[in-house]
Amino acid sequence: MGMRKTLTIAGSDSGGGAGIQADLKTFQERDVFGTSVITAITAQNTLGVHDVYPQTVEAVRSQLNAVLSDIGADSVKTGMLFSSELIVAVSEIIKAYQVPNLVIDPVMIAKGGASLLQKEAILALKEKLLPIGKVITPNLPEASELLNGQSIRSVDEMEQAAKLLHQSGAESVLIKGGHLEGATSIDVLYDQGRFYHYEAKRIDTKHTHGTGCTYSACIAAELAKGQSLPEAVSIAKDFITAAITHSLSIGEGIGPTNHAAYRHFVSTRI
Ligand SMILES: Nc1ncnc2c1ncn2[C@@H]1O[C@H](COP(=O)(O)OP(=O)(O)OP(=O)(O)O)[C@@H](O)[C@H]1O
Ligand SMILES: Cc1ncc(CO)c(N)n1
Repeated sequence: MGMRKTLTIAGSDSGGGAGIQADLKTFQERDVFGTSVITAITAQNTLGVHDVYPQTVEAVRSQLNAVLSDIGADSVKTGMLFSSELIVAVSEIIKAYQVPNLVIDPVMIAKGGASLLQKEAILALKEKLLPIGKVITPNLPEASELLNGQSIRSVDEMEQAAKLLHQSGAESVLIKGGHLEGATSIDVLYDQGRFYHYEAKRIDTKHTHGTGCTYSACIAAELAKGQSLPEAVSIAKDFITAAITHSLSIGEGIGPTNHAAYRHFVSTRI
């Protein structure tokens, strides 16, 4: 069998640490063939987002059709989708091609505070994309936003929130605990009626630009290779923990994670 293929549908990060760039680097590290559909161009560095240039619906549709009509995909991840019109177009085409293993990273706000998803697009995300996804991977603020502002402050509340998001249409839900405090960083997966916890030592670093993108890209790559979802998340947790442990002091602000760390260093997962 040929090489497995993973498609990322996301925004470009000129700074190279997040978005399309993080995804393609991760796909390369995990031995899948990466393709990309660019939804928006961001002028961005480690200090923040300078500008956002969303692509037209036509440009996004055309890229999707070009990739899926010829190359196809064994999995797909979505990152920055920016507007409800782009979400609707992406959902329709993924459905039409019956692309399997959709990982939805509901990117909303960059670490510096810039908006990567228009407020009114959250409804389209919930109604159009969520029901066709294999898993959605919100961080804590994103999970709260998807649950109409409900606060999530503990692992127990992460479990409740994951179940609620499943009830609102997501097949499986992975809530990331990067934004909680404590000696460890715990993610909670709700899959097929069961909870799984993924725990790693909290690393004391400011260089965490692109953690969420890298994590969801790795999950998508592992699903493309045939791993079960709990196993794909386990590998991705090791991958992101190594990438944060060896993150890079590049630029003056929040530096990127090190996508090559997993193959160079032993993991520090608990
Ligand atoms: N300081 C840290 N030490 C260890 N693991 C971390 C740390 N910060 C985040 N993580 C882990 O990184 C992964 C991504 O989680 P995070 O909550 O940072 O995503 P995110 O906020 O969506 O990222 P992004 O800002 O790129 O969108 C999770 O597995 C989380 O537990
Ligand atoms: C393009 C892009 N996607 C996602 C994120 C979130 O980390 C970012 N900063 N930039």
